[in-house]
Amino acid sequence: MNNEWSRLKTELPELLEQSRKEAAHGQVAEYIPELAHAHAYGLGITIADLQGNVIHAGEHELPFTLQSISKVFTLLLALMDHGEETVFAKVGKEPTGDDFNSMLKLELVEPGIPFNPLINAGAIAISSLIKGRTPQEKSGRVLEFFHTIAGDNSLAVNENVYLSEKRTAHRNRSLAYFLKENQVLEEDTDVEEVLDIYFRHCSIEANCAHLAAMALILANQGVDPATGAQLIPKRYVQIAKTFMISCGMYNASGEFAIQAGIPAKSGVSGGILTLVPGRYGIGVIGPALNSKGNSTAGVHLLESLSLSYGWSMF
Ligand SMILES: NC(=O)CC[C@H](N)C(=O)O
Repeated sequence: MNNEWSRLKTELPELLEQSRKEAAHGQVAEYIPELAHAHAYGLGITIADLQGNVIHAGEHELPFTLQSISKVFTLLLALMDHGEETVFAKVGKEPTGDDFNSMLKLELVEPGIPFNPLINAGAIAISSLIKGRTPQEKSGRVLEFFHTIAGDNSLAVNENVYLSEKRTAHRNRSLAYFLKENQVLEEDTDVEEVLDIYFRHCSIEANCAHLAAMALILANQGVDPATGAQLIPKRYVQIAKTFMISCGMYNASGEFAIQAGIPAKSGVSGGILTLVPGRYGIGVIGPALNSKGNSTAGVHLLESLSLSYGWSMF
């Protein structure tokens, strides 16, 4: 066991308790009614290394839905289904500087494709690219991909969150219809079907250990460290990690890149999936969010870890 790992083991609980206080500056997301029940002061973390060691602290067993974290993996699946040319005809490669659910630039900037695959509009466009003969088969393929990447076939959609989101997603619906108007969604696309795929993958329930396992595959260039199997082509992992740095923490990605300097993706349930390239996969949950939609305590914890262990890539 190396020095850093044993130091982490000792220091993690204390660092976590210091960061937990930051939850007081945040609020649990309520715009998806079912998310409002989350435990605002909960904070948990799992760190996994390439040798199969795992460290946990706090409420790491809290279940939560992946929300925007899932977008990294639907992007990867769409890339594996179609290749770069088709995917990047539908979504751009640039951060927006706007909120994750903004419609602003879709109308303002030609050619009217979403700026990147990690904002809602971009992820909805990506949902339309998932292969399958029926909507069920498409959602089934997405779930199977999560089973493989997380190494757990019991991952499933939280039906209450899914229905809650489906009932209240007026803005996502308008984004999707706008995308059809702009021909990002093809002429014969059933918009509700595409949205259903999107709502379902956002509602997949997981915990910190799942995020850490998924992140570890990205940290290891797409290779499952346990089996040596190349689960995702290296080039696509590189693309996903670059988007995580530039757009993964919404319009606070620049700040997080300066403070922590590691690829990360957050979701409105308060989860953050992050990694130290070539070393660790990390999952964090802390449901209270700041105004940008990122976990206040989670961001604080990752920034302090990165600072004290020198994890920044920059
Ligand atoms: N930022 C997020 O996690 C957004 C995902 C959420 N399902 C939504 O569509 O609004």
